[in-house]
Amino acid sequence: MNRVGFVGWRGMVGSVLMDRMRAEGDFDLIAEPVFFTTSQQGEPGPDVGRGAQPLRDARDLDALAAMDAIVTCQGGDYTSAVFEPLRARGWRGYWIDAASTLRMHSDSTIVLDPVNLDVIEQALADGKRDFIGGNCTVSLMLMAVGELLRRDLVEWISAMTYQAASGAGARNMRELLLQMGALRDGVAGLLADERSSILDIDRQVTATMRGDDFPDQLFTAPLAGSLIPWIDKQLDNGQSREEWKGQSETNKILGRLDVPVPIDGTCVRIGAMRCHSQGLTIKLRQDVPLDEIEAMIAASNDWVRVVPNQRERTVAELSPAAVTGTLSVPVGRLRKMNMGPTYLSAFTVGDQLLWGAAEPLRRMLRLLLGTRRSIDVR
Ligand SMILES: NC(=O)C1=CN([C@@H]2O[C@H](COP(=O)(O)OP(=O)(O)OC[C@H]3O[C@@H](n4cnc5c(N)ncnc54)[C@H](OP(=O)(O)O)[C@@H]3O)[C@@H](O)[C@H]2O)C=CC1
Ligand SMILES: N[C@@H](CC(=O)OP(=O)(O)O)C(=O)O
Repeated sequence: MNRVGFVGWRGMVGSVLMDRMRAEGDFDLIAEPVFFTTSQQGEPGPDVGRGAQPLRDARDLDALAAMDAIVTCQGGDYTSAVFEPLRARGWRGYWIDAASTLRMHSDSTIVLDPVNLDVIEQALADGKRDFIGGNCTVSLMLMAVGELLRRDLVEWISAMTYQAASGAGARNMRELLLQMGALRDGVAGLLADERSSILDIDRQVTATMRGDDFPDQLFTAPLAGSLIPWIDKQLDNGQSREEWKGQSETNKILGRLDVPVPIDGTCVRIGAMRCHSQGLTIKLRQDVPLDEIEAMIAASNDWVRVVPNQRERTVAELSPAAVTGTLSVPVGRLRKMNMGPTYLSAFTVGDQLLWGAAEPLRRMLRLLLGTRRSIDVR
């Protein structure tokens, strides 16, 4: 018998998780899936093959404590409000969470099983019960080049990111499209006239972007036709919090916080919908031949795909437009740099709602359901 509670299942990350769980038949393995809400108690929940049940209150600790595992995509505020009180009353179930709140806690494990199944299995053997999804940019980088880190071939990495609007939330994705529409609408007449001056068009686009009624309430700056080189909070050392996660989460995922590999760079929001891209400069410890590097990466998991460093293949296969909505993590532009044979350049793209958020959680739950370790913890 196992009861799994789902919180945040109708949000953006949660919906992607539900789709993937349905596609993989995961609900067939759960004796009793229970759906919670913070706002719609009593309304019918989703039908995952056993009829819709009324939604339960996600703040009802008694109801939560009856679960063997809880999967939450509800966000950090919810985790902060509920997790400690639930544990404080002795609940010993598995907590699987998309939010960043608990990632760096000593008791928690950041899950990305194609890269750190050994770390996850050790944590399970040690009786750990808090399994947290990693930051999307970090998880996608590790799906692409984690094997080089696992083999201890890397001295440091500089990651310059190009992050999609979805990372800021569903409403921000809508705002990006509103911005795109406003820019286009502002020059509709000029665009229709093939003889109009491109500089007149550009002047009008700039005026629209800088206008008081440009829809940038959420991003607080134009994103369409522009970019924003800051993601998440400001830290005292000059990094953004998103940049800080690069080194801290990567090394925790790999289980090497004692001798961390330095990782840093600038995280930038761009006008893509849901794929994060990153340009990586990887300083290798030794001169590993490029064909060996490509072979190691290609064999490291079932989703990474090495794109040959050729113009046509790169343009066709290594972009948010090509990757969005898929589990594929292409990595290309692999070449040694002018700085020397230990400097490797790479570019990678991944869907930040799939491998960046929902998929590692789904697979962690599946791991628990698949093992006969007995998920029944009450
Ligand atoms: N966005 C991302 O890229 C990533 C997000 N995360 C984590 O996941 C958390 C959730 O993110 P995200 O999925 O973007 O959050 P959403 O804002 O899409 O959803 C969060 C909750 O909002 C409530 N809600 C209110 N109105 C609606 C509506 N109209 N449609 C759907 N849900 C609604 C739902 O809770 P209820 O049913 O209780 O009302 C829902 O579970 C984040 O806080 C973050 O911690 C992690 C990695 C990436
Ligand atoms: N910060 C990420 C999205 C996210 O939710 O990250 P985290 O799970 O680390 O808070 C972005 O903006 O692209």
